[in-house]
Amino acid sequence: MSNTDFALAVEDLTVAFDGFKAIDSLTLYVDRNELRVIIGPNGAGKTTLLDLICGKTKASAGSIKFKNTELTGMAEHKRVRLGIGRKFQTPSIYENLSVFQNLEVSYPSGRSVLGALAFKCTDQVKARVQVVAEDIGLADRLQTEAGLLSHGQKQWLEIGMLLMQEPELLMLDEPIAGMSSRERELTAELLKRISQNRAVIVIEHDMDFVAQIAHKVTVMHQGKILAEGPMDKVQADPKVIDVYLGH
Ligand SMILES: Nc1ncnc2c1ncn2[C@@H]1O[C@H](COP(=O)(O)OP(=O)(O)OP(=O)(O)O)[C@@H](O)[C@H]1O
Repeated sequence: MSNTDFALAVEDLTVAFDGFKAIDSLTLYVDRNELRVIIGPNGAGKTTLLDLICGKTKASAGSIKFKNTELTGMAEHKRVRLGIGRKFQTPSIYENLSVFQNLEVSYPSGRSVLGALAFKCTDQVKARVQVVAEDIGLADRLQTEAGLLSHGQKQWLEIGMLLMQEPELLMLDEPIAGMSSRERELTAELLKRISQNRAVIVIEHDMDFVAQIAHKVTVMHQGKILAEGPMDKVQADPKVIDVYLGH
């Protein structure tokens, strides 16, 4: 039985590639307004799990419900429209456009008739760009060409482009890779801020960063969940130390 209060309910999810189960009967629930971090050794299935949730990969069996709507079998763009945003490791911003323009083009126009009408209301778009730019710490860079931003700022801009669509579930794969320590601190603050009104799932290897941001940690191993709970409990779990943290 699913609990309909969860933002995301994944139940008995399995995907097999040529008989190899990269995700193996996995069950996971994420609350609304929760920041969940997924950790685990290379090949544990973390990225594949996010691929299944966003629709990049098709499940072999099991269920993925978002706000109680079944996602398996639904096309990727429809999942985006339902409110699922996914950020990959390499930023896919428009380098030749300004920060403002990057955010502006990300304003959802086709989500609904109302959305299409709203697109014509440029004041509304501008207001949304301003809110998001402040959220991602780029409000004083709106006219800067995106290609001139630092690596960290590019990552934040891409998060901002996703935020323009007001996703209710945002998934990020190793968001601090390649960032300076100051950029990491700012990213931790950003993620904490944006998880106040949406569910956020982050895949991360940096344990200090995980400890800073996670409400709850899920440890994956061989396509299954090895442990789940608050960071201190997970870190002290001998099974987790054995397969991941001890290495
Ligand atoms: N499209 C695919 N075809 C075949 N095998 C795949 C495919 N995608 C993933 N796999 C396999 O599934 C397993 C899980 O991979 P996945 O990338 O999800 O792990 P991960 O936990 O994200 O690892 P990392 O921390 O290295 O990113 C790996 O053994 C991988 O080789």
